[in-house]
Amino acid sequence: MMRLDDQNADDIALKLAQIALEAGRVLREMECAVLEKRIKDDGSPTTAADLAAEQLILKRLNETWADIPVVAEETASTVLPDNLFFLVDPLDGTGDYINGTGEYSVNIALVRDHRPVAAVVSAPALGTVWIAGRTALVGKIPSAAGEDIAWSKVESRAAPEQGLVALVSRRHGDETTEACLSTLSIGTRRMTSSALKFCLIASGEADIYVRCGPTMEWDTAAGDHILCQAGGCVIGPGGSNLTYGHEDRGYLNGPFAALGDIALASRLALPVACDTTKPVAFGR
Ligand SMILES: Nc1ncnc2c1ncn2[C@@H]1O[C@H](COP(=O)(O)O)[C@@H](OP(=O)(O)O)[C@H]1O
Ligand SMILES: [Mg+2]
Repeated sequence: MMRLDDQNADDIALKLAQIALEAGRVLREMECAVLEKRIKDDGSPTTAADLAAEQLILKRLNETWADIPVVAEETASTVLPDNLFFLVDPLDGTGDYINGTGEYSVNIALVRDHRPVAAVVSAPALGTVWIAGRTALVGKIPSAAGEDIAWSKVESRAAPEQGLVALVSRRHGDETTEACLSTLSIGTRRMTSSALKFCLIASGEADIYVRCGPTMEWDTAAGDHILCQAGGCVIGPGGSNLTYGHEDRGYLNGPFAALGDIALASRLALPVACDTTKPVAFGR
């Protein structure tokens, strides 16, 4: 069993990357298969690929950390979180996986005292993986299993005075998010699916991602940690950090903003609750 403390958060993140890359290879192999999708209660799809990737991640996490509960998207109702637990989205952006845009990710976060402490977000089809323990790093996914990754540090950028780059979901928009964005000097809007949005901000390629519509804790925990360790932040209403492990509210997040530059926080006014009005349709 690998030791779990703040001193080795970077080693934990490296181990999580190995697991996410293996799950990513399963997803890539299943990409071309004709997958039957099932629509879940929240309206989002799930497939055999989600389940296969999740089974593999659960097995690998159990081999290294048998005592730590894992709350994973497809089996969340069967496990209770603890003071220390893993949050897993085996396939974030299932709609994009099915539609072949390649904008999907494998997200794994280790959460301690309601906050992530080590994480991976891997984008198998785009060939890029981000991790963070204490330091946020990015690497190219090797073509063969077991090859070394040349990691480099990522840092978010200072927000430009004008022309912020905003990332918006390709599939889930809402009126409140649009109203929030309209108060800022957005120069470019870029549609991106999954937790990649956090990672692109962490890498300094974009400035802001506001989400006032519903998301789940496994959609955000890993990206939240990577962005925070890269110098940015993810805040909820009132400017507080998001917290994780809320089984009592079905792991639903509230509204949040992911920012590359913490200074942007004072320019934002997030609503206290998620917008569940009819989705704004763009890029569907
Ligand atoms: N009504 C809803 N309730 C809860 N989560 C929702 C939701 N609609 C979308 N989501 C979440 O938004 C994620 C996709 O985000 P994005 O639109 O940024 O790509 C989905 O991830 P999955 O694809 O893992 O199910 C899903 O968890
Ligand atoms: Mg997801």
